[in-house]
Amino acid sequence: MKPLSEHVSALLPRLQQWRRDFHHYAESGWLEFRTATLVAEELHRLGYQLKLGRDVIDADARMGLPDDATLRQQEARALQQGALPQWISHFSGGFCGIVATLETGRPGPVMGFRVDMDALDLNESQAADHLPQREGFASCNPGMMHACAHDGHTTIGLGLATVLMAMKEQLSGTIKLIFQPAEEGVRGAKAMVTRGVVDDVERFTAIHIGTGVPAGELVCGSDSFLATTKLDVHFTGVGAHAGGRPEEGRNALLAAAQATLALHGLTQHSGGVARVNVGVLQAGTGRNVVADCALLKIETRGVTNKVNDEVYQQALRVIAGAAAMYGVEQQVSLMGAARSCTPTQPWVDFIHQQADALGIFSSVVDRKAQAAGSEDATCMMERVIARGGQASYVIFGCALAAGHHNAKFDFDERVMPDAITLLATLALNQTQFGGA
Ligand SMILES: O=C(O)C[C@H](NC(=O)Cc1c[nH]c2ccccc12)C(=O)O
Repeated sequence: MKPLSEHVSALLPRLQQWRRDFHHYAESGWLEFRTATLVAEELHRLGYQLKLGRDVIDADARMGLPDDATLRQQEARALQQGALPQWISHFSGGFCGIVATLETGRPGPVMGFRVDMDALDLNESQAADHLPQREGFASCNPGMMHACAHDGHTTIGLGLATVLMAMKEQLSGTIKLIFQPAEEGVRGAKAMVTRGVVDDVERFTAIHIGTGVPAGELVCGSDSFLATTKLDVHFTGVGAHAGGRPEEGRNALLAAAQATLALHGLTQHSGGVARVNVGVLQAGTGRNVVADCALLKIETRGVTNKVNDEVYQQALRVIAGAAAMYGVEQQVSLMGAARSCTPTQPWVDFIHQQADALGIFSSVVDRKAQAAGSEDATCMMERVIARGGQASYVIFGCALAAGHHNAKFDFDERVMPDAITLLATLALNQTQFGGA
């Protein structure tokens, strides 16, 4: 019988091909049409039972969905870029989720692994010293870039699927591989949870590459998630001749600008870390027109759900106040939300022990105090834990060319085989898990 390490070594060239292909054709949240069809084809070819699209995504629980025109346009774009027509109908309209199941036929628990597939709304650097540019796999989609390593996560999911299928005689129980859309903006997980995707999962593991953790280090139970709320605000004013009748206008641009500055001042909280970011401000239509429209894309975050909720409520007051100052209307839309969550210690202990035994990581720790992000995998974790299951969030440290969400982000691809090795080991050795 071939050992795991040989299965993983044999995969190396394909891991790089997959990762660079997904990177080149980066697709933002809910628009992962090409990526999802290729993932579905590969999982189907491997022999997994597939549940796709509406069977794993609750239409009404989707948050921050792009408008219909964008969905249609991006689906056409994906087909031009090699999305597989035989799979696209499942994902059409913003349903790019996949759950692949392997029933081993032997008794044992249901293990769930979650990876995400979406890119960020960001233009990739065109600088010659940016490796994806130099090696010809930088994003060809304007405004979409894999700057948070989800191209790597999707690849790890496919690599894991490949080795687990090859070693299925040594597995017991059920393996569920979850490929999630729209993690950025914390929009996608809830729709999968509402559809029941993790309801039968007893041991759940979500992953991330990088996040500032050094190469070779493994964080077995990351718990530094900020609770977060994402909102869009549309200000509607009244246009007017900027020279002749400015007093007849109601300036939406000034309301948005005023709100932006005040929002960034809301980060004082005795409960701990609080954050506000206005990531997008669009306003106005012409130089000599009092701006009658403005859009803000905003997020609040907090170290606890309570801190985030309080910052969010304060943000709503600031927005209403700024609108009142200029006599404009404001409309707030909720675009995404995620809570903080703590992994279950027995599962963290098991991951720690398995990682130590593997000996491929230079350092293995339970958790790490670090600059935190948010994650909607917490929504899946929460559900699994509420139903009595085990859940954790594992971070694979690796060298980065630049920070996450930066136009020059890139990660050292050598992290991918190590991640697959650990996750496959958790599945292969799950009978050693002592339980809670
Ligand atoms: O809120 C979001 O949109 C999700 C997004 N998620 C991540 O970036 C993943 C992530 C989780 N923890 C960390 C820590 C550092 C970088 C990235 C992360 C974020 O925090 O902006």
